[in-house]
Amino acid sequence: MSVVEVRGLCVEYAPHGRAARRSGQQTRLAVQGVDLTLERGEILGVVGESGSGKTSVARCVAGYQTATAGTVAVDGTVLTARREPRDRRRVQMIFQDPYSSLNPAMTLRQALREPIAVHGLRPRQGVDQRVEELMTLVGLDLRHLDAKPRRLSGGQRQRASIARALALEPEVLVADEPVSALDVSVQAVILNLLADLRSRLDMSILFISHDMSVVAHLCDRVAVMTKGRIVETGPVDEVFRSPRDPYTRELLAAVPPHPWAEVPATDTDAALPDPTGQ
Ligand SMILES: Nc1ncnc2c1ncn2[C@@H]1O[C@H](COP(=O)(O)OP(=O)(O)OP(=O)(O)O)[C@@H](O)[C@H]1O
Repeated sequence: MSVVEVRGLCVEYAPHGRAARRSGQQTRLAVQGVDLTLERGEILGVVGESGSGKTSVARCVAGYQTATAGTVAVDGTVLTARREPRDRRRVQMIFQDPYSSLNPAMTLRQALREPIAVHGLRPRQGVDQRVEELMTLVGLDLRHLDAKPRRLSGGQRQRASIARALALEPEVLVADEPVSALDVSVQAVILNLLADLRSRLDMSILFISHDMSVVAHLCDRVAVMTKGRIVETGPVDEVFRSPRDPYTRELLAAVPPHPWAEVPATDTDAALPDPTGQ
C-alpha cells in the first residue's frame, strides 16, 4: 500500500480582502484534480514553475491546508487538515526558510526536547539521549545544542529543522524547496542528508522543487506540475531521457546543469566557519 495517496485534490483560494473582492477578483483554482502516490521509502519530486500549485499540494498532504475537494490518505486512512495530534505527527513538513519551523527564542536543545515531551515519545529520562541522537542523525555537532538558530549557518539551520521534524518520528517528510535559499555549496549537502535519511530510516519524502537538476539528483520519481495539474509522472531517469509532455520538455530545456552536480558529496557545510565562534 502506498504511504500517501492523493486523489482528485483541488484547492481554491477566495479573493483575499475587501478590495480584492470589490475589484471583482475571481476565486483562484490553484490545484485542479491532482492524483499522486508516494511509496514507502521513496523520494517523489513535484516540480513546476512558480504558481503551478506545488506548495498547495504539499500543504494539503501535511495538513496545513484544507482541500476544496479530493482526499489525502496516509497508510490508507483519509486525513483532513483537522488532524488529531497523533495523525498530525505522521506527516512533517520542512520549508525553504528553516526559521519558519524554528523558534528564534529557543536553543536547539529546547526545540528538540519540546515535541518529544509534548507527544510523550520518550520517558522523561530518555529525552536528552533522544535529542543527542537526532543531532547526530542530521550531522549537527552536539556543541550546537545550546545555540539559538541565529547563531547557525543556513545549512545548519536546515539540519536543525529536519531534526525537529524527525523528533516527531513521522512516516513522511514533505520538503518544500528545502535547498532553494541555501548557498550552492550547501545545497548538495542537505540533499545528501535527505537521501541518507531515506536509506537509514526508510523515510518517504515528498520533495517540492522548481529545479529539475535538484530533482534529478535526489528523487526516484517525478511528477511535473503546471497550472494546477500534473502533466507527467514517471521514474526520474525516464522522464529526463524521454519527456512526453511539451511542458516537461520546456522545463528541461531551460535548466542548465547544476554547478554542484559534479561536486563530490563531501560535507562542505560542516567545513564552514563555526558561526558560534566556538
Ligand atoms: N493563500 C493564498 N491565497 C490566495 N492565492 C494563493 C494562496 N496561496 C497560493 N495562492 C495562489 O495559488 C497558486 C498556486 O500557488 P502555490 O504556492 O501552490 O504554487 P507553487 O507552485 O508552490 O509556487 P511557488 O513556488 O511560487 O510557491 C498561485 O497562483 C498563488 O498565487
